[in-house]
Amino acid sequence: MLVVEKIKVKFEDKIILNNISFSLEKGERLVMVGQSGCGKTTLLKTLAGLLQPTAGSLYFDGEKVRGPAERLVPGHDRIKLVNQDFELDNFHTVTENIRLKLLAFDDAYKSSRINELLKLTGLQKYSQRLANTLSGGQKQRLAIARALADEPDLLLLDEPFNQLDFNLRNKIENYIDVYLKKYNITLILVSHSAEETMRWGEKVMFLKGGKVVRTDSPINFYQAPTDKLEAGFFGIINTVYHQGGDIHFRPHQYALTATKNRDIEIAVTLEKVVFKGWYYDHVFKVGNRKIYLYNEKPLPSIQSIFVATLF
Ligand SMILES: Nc1ncnc2c1ncn2[C@@H]1O[C@H](COP(=O)(O)OP(=O)(O)OP(=O)(O)O)[C@@H](O)[C@H]1O
Repeated sequence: MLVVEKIKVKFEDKIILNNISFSLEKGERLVMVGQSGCGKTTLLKTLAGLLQPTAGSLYFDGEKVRGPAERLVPGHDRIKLVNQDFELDNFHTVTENIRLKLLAFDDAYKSSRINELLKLTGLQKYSQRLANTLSGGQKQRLAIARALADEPDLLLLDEPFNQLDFNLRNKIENYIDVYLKKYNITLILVSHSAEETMRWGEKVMFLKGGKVVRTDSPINFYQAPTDKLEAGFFGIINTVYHQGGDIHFRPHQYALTATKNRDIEIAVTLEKVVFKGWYYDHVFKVGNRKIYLYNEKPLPSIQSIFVATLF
């Protein structure tokens, strides 16, 4: 349904995206991750037809997606991007901002859809406010409402929930989840959060320096990272020095007695214990480094742990 072939983007002779190729079936979900500046937003804008690739092609349902140099009005009718600038109609009210995306529908549908989206995003009481008077989080919610009103076939979300509090975020995420499934909408989401990536990513694409270095499931990334960068993205990683090299393990990957003969014993000194809800986070010193160990209850006084190396 979406086919990306050797996309290259250059800004002032600097290669930002280098030979990006992948494809997605209708209804699939992909999360793009990678360090700041690796090209995620540039790729989303290119996929939305808002940025002209220097080389390569994009096809959506068998048709070529034309970039801004090939279209009078940049963009694509069935591909919608919620980016970090929100791109609202600043001098229109919240309601008008949503209504402008519903022009093709009759008045009864428009009203009920506007009410549904205002309720979902908790913006009812701001419905008559001008968009440029909203807070950052309110603007983000309005941008999401507009993208959903547009009824896209491919939804592109650039860190869409990063300004929302836990409850609202949960509610909006659940709604989008059901909505996408109901209409079999394809999703590409850019995220900096491991939790969000695991929540949304059937497939996760890791970008480094404008290249795709790995596409895999979240569980494979978590359990079998190829390096510290990948490991660190998906959660805390402990690193300790052992017999001439570094070994890595996650905060729950330890035992108080050796469980396998390849387990490595590490001497630890407790620094502090932090209550984190359903678990306790223990900070230990190992040489001049700190490590973190999770346990449901505070750990008894220990001087050593046993670990197996993660990669
Ligand atoms: N219009 C532009 N002109 C020149 N360089 C640009 C332009 N837009 C982006 N860049 C550069 O391209 C690189 C990739 O930027 P991009 O915004 O795609 O990264 P990102 O992975 O989304 O980063 P972040 O996670 O910080 O949002 C960066 O080095 C950025 O400075």
